[in-house]
Amino acid sequence: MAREDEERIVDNEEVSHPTDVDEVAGGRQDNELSLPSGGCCNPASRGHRFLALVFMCLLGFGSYFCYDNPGALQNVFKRDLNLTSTQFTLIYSIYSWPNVVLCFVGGFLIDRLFGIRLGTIIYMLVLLVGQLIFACGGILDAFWMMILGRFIFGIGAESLAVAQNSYAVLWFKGKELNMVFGLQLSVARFGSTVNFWVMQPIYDYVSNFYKGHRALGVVLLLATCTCVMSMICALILGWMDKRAERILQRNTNPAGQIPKLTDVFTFKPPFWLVSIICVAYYVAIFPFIALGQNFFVDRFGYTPAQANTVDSLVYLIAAASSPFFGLIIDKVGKNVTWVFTATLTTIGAHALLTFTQLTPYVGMSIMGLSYSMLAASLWPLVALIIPEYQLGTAYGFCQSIQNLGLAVITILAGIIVDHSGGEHMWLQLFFMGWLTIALIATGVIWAYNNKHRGNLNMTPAQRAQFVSAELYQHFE
Ligand SMILES: C[C@H](NC(=O)[C@@H](N)CCCCN)C(=O)O
Repeated sequence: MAREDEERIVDNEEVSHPTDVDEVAGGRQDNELSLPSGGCCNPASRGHRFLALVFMCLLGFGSYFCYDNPGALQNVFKRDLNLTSTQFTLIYSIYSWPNVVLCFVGGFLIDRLFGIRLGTIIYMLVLLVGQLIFACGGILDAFWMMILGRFIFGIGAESLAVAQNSYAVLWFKGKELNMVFGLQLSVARFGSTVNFWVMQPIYDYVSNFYKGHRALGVVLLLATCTCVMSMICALILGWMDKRAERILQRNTNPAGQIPKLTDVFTFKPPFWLVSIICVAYYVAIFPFIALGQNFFVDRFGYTPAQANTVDSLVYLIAAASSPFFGLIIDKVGKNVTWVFTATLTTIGAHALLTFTQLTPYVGMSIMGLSYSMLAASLWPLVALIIPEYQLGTAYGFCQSIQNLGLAVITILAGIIVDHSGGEHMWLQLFFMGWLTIALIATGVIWAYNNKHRGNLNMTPAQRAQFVSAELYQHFE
């Protein structure tokens, strides 16, 4: 490839790799560049980025698939391991509690010590080991071992999600970032949904050869294969990223700043508001779905199987619609408006389910669409607020307080149900209250962003102008 062509590829915003201010200002000028020819092998090409995206998305598949294994085999767990409901819920809460702190530390370690590549591989390994211990606990009928496995799995899974977000920003910031977040969520939620479809039939098949807790342990061991597949993706992606960094001479921290845990105190108000939305929105979705089976049985007279089908609709619709919302948001920008709309329509969905006799399929479909709209517009906002060298810390912090919210609210939700004599109205009002907090926080971001002429609710064209203006100031 001629030298001029090589330089054109690197200088062209359309085809070059990361395009934020630091990148352009930082590392690339005057460098000797040797880009390999051939579309897909060239890390600056769109084809190459989309190949990396396939591995980025599959990173989360194993984690989401295995996270919901107990939910898909709830009756089997209780019967084969002789568990009470409280012991069963411990399998889920032991996942969240350590992450109230560890996810933040995990994100920081990506910024400060491991880097994204090594961090991803380490967290993937922790997750894999956790799932293996969980499965062995099943085979040996050792509940304590299963809880230990789930604890380790949780540490790996949430920090892996931080690494996955950081990879997305590194490869797609200023390009198709919202679509990439949507696609990642889509594959992840497809993982949860496939888990609900296949785990029971696999258990029934394995029961021909093993019985009771052994059969359960073997099925969990088979589920571990999805984590092995994700591990292979982490290794391939790590290799691709190292190669891209070398060829593009990428530098995400040109000023050589050293991230510190205390950096979080210097983050601007919109980041705190995004964190509040992250808690207030997700506590009205995940715990609602976790406790959804009883809601649909009591309120709509469904059988448990029918209730499960309608309950899992949110994830199924999110799996299908997230990339489309991402694509649209990439085209029109205005992330804050999308977050506001998603929160408002989620309140509407809860209201339909609570106050009307309309089939719950309508409310749950609206909730699925709203959830995917929110995920595709909210998480990319963090990358617009926080510099790249602190992104692990920032995403880690958001997920830490999200885990705190989920751990506490799931318990509170259980208490509300117990004290309202099976009447779900109060719990629904509780969820709608949290969504109202998310709505107010979004309004405050909008006002703050307007006042400070920020880029959070701009169109892509306005954002490009905004970046050039900042770059101009940078060199002035
Ligand atoms: C995108 C968002 N991610 C999260 O909520 C993270 N805490 C990762 C969850 C991992 C699954 N156990 C989402 O899933 O909507």
